[in-house]
Amino acid sequence: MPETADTSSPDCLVEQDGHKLIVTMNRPERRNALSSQMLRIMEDAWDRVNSDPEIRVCILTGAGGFFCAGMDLSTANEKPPGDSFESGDFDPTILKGLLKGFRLTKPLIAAVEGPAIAGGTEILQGTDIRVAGESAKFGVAEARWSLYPLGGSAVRLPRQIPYTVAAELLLTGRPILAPEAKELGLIGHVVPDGTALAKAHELADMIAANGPLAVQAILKTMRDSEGKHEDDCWADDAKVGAAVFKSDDAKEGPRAFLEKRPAQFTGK
Ligand SMILES: C[C@H](/C=C/C(=O)SCCNC(=O)CCNC(=O)[C@H](O)C(C)(C)COP(=O)(O)OP(=O)(O)OC[C@H]1O[C@@H](n2cnc3c(N)ncnc32)[C@H](O)[C@@H]1OP(=O)(O)O)[C@H]1CC[C@H]2[C@@H]3CCC4=CC(=O)CC[C@]4(C)[C@H]3CC[C@]12C
Repeated sequence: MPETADTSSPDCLVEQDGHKLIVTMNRPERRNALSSQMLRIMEDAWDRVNSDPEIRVCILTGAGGFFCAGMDLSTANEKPPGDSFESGDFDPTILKGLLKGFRLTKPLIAAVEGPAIAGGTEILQGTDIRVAGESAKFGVAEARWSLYPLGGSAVRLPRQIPYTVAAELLLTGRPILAPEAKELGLIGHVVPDGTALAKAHELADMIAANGPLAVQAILKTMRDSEGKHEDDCWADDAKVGAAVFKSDDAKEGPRAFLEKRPAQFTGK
């Protein structure tokens, strides 16, 4: 993948704002098409989210009014990814940046403007809460170019939206606009163009103000119980819940309510 030569403008920007980490895909001239530099920076950002207790929530967005146009097709034309599979050079750890085979332990909110095509819609499926401007465009276009959605969509999309619609989107590569994506439940909010990031911050602030142990425990149970029978989930649910109830924060929450003041959670 070509890297941006100007190191003062990396392919992905990472900034912390209080308890929030904001990750911005940053190749607007290529509609934020993925580069290996971008994917490696994202990988580091995900590790930072999971390991830094100060970070309670993360936002993924794109620069310039675009989310992500997927794999860089100009690079793929010059150096077909298939060659690296054949030569054995393929390094599957690159897929961690796309949140494939790796999940954050803190909530991740997608703020989408413009195109989120192929790899763009693939990474979206690794996020928890999704906000989009009304003209945002989604799609899993890989089959149109005789490529495979290696970002995980053949597995994830049928689990996240109705089977027949997932099959249609994956097999036709047909793009959909934000209102249809909301109707399908692929995204949760459609907002006026240009305001997706502001809405994502609003939701992130609400999450960051909550008890971090409770938030992370809820997310853990949501993830761990995916696809399991309910009866096989209650033992872990009880264990994870008990750990939250035993925390100092679980005493601070009710106390703050009674004292009519905002809670001061410490994550302990
Ligand atoms: C499998 C995983 C994902 C695959 C894919 O994503 S396939 C890519 C599919 N993408 C598309 O189909 C989108 C194409 N673009 C469009 O449809 C439109 O451009 C748009 C709707 C996005 C925007 O339309 P617009 O009218 O606003 O703007 P335009 O005028 O069209 O565009 C403006 C400007 O931007 C350029 N542009 C747009 N999109 C792209 C693009 N995708 N690539 C390059 N350039 C783009 C356009 O040309 C214009 O430029 P201009 O100069 O002005 O003409 C893969 C995801 C990651 C892969 C791994 C990556 C790392 C690896 C490296 C290896 O060596 C081995 C393999 C691998 C691990 C690799 C494996 C596969 C992935 C996991």
